[in-house]
Amino acid sequence: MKILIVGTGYVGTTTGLIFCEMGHQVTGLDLDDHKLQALKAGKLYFYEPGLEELLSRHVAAKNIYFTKNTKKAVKENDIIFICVGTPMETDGSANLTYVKNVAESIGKYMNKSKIIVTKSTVPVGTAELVEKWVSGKQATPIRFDVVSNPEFLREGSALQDALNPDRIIIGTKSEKARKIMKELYKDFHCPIVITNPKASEMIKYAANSFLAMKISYINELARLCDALNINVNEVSKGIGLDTRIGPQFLRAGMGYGGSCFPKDVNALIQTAKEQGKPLSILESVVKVNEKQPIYIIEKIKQALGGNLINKKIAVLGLSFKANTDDTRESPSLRLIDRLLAEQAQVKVHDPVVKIAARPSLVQLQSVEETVAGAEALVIGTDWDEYKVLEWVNLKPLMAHPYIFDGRNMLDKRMVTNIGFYYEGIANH
Ligand SMILES: NC(=O)C1=CN([C@@H]2O[C@H](COP(=O)(O)OP(=O)(O)OC[C@H]3O[C@@H](n4cnc5c(N)ncnc54)[C@H](O)[C@@H]3O)[C@@H](O)[C@H]2O)C=CC1
Ligand SMILES: O=C(O)[C@H]1O[C@H](OP(=O)(O)OP(=O)(O)OC[C@H]2O[C@@H](n3ccc(=O)[nH]c3=O)[C@H](O)[C@@H]2O)[C@H](O)[C@@H](O)[C@@H]1O
Repeated sequence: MKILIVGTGYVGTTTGLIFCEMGHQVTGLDLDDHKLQALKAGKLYFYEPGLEELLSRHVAAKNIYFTKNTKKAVKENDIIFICVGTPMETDGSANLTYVKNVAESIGKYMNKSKIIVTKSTVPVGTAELVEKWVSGKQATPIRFDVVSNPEFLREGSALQDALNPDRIIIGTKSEKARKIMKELYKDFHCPIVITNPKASEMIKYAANSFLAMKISYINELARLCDALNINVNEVSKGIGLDTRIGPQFLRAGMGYGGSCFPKDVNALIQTAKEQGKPLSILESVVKVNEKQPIYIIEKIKQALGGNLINKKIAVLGLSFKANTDDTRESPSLRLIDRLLAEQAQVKVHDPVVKIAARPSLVQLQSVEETVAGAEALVIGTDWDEYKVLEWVNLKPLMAHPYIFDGRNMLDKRMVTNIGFYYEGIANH
């Protein structure tokens, strides 16, 4: 089957390569010359473990080719996956401009029957809008079928997640599209849920919001555990062993970030408001999340005598989590903004992310340079390499041996034995 992927970001590139692996011919369409130039050369323009090897192999074998020619790409392909961004509007709702542009282009250029699949995360009712946008641009009516097929991969483990999904959701009203989609996913060994487009769109938001809820729950509980001198990691372990609860997404930290949880939780809250059915649980999830970086700032202030004016703070890690260079809605960046607002002098390090210097903010190449002279060190991202640092050699470089572990990733006993003062998020 000839597959067109529209939007070659994290989702589009990964999806396209997965279909190459399944033996299909794939076209990747994007409008961004910089991204296309890299992808055509078999180079990934973002950091995602394992993906570049697959990309270079399939580019070399001509199983995938990249283009910005929308007209030709639409005409030549049978199944079109929409994988463009759906960023957050100021009111929290999802911006569908990119999806609409793609749908209208498909309508304008389609010359024969197509299956149009939305992989982007889109609000309930978007499949109906896509139908309207496509048919609104058709010069003569040509049959097409719309499918909602949300994606559940995580950045940092995109390939593994996309190759081994827990489930595949297919939402369509069309019998023909249902058959084609099932055929397309026939080599996947996971349950396939066939439903209508609205339920499919809701499943995606409900899943992300539920995971965000688990994180905010454990983070708020961690504050109580801190007050009661309880190790929240032990609580997570203890409750996570109950199969009804499960162990995942119960790591307390600086709150959830990334390009999806903050955006998707807010979009669902907005949908609920529009329907007059507010989701008060999710509203609390957002409030708890916003407070979490401030919680660690308060701990630093307390240790450093009440304020951060001209205090030298080192922050290790900038991405929203380990194994990605994505800094969208990164809790670490939120923490840094707050440190700067409180007039601290901040030095930062990250293994892959580069950020521009600002007054009172400088990025350094090595951890040693970053922590030199620091009065406190914050772990902002849980990169594995920070776990195995020679902490014993770092301590003498610092002005005060204070560690604030925003990710509860360090071995508390190990660093305190070296002589560090250590505070995590209820990591007692
Ligand atoms: N990043 C992730 O881990 C996941 C993202 N999603 C959802 O998937 C969607 C895409 O996310 P990302 O891949 O992160 O987005 P992204 O922002 O990395 O990539 C989107 C791409 O679409 C391109 N684009 C925009 N308009 C276009 C057009 N008219 N024609 C061709 N290309 C166009 C952009 O140039 C960009 O390269 C979003 O709705 C997101 O919520 C879902 C699951 C996981
Ligand atoms: O819709 C999406 O885009 C994707 O959003 C998330 O994936 P992702 O944002 O890549 O990252 P996660 O691993 O889910 O982490 C999100 C945030 O939560 C934080 N987190 C995660 C787990 C945890 O226990 N505690 C915690 O604070 C992470 O550090 C990170 O900031 C979902 O896990 C994916 O299933 C989904 O497809």
